[in-house]
Amino acid sequence: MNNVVQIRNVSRSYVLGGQQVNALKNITLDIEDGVFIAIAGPSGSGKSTLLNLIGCIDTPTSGQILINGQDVSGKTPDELASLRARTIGFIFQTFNLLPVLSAYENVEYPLLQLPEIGKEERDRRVRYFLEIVGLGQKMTHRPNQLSGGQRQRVAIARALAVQPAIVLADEPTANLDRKTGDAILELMREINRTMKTTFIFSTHDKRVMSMADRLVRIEDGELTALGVQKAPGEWAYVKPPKTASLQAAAS
Ligand SMILES: Nc1ncnc2c1ncn2[C@@H]1O[C@H](COP(=O)(O)OP(=O)(O)OP(=O)(O)O)[C@@H](O)[C@H]1O
Repeated sequence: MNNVVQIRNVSRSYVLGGQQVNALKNITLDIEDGVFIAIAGPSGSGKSTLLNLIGCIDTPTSGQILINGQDVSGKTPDELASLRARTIGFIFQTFNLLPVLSAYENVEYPLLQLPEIGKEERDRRVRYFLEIVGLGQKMTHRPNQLSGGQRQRVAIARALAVQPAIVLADEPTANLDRKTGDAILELMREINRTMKTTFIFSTHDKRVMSMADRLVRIEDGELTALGVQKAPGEWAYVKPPKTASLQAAAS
């Protein structure tokens, strides 16, 4: 399997009020194409920072990140925006839909940024992905006319519409009740299996972690464990070596 994400000795620090916060400390990690991987850790451990770096929303203080084999460190902001628009879909815990747009228009929105996709193909994709998430009958509804679970389904359709290699989801079920959250995770998992899209999601919920086939544990900005779920409930863990690879745990 190819590694869709390669992270090499990545650190990210912030300076806030004259104090340096080391949010990520020398992280090395490969993520294989097609996995359903959870980034787990307590609040403030660095999960969102790591997702933002993989999503090219933020850049490392030091180290190197490759997305689909492309080194993102030397890229201009325009090049990064282009890579992001075509390669990465985002799902947020607060859904982040545009309130004045319908479900259809929200899913269409990222496609309007891609001039190579014509009107017909755009329409086909919007309808196709809204059907996949079970909202074929709600295309004209605005976010405030939808339930939380339905809003997150729109966000999933929007993330998938560009047919990205990677979907990044920052605590995608945090604002949903348990039953709805489970249904959203099942849906993401099903899409991961059928479309082979890599899903990378953060969580601090044990039940959400149990749905993953790979687990990266972060504590205080450091990788502390890498896990592979070999059979339901059966995890194999490795302590991350300096050049960690999930393939080591998988083999
Ligand atoms: N823009 C910023 N400026 C200063 N410090 C920041 C910034 N963003 C994050 N941090 C700090 O970096 C550390 C990691 O934050 P991060 O948001 O990645 O954690 P997290 O694991 O996602 O937490 P949570 O589960 O609460 O969302 C924290 O100590 C946080 O305060």
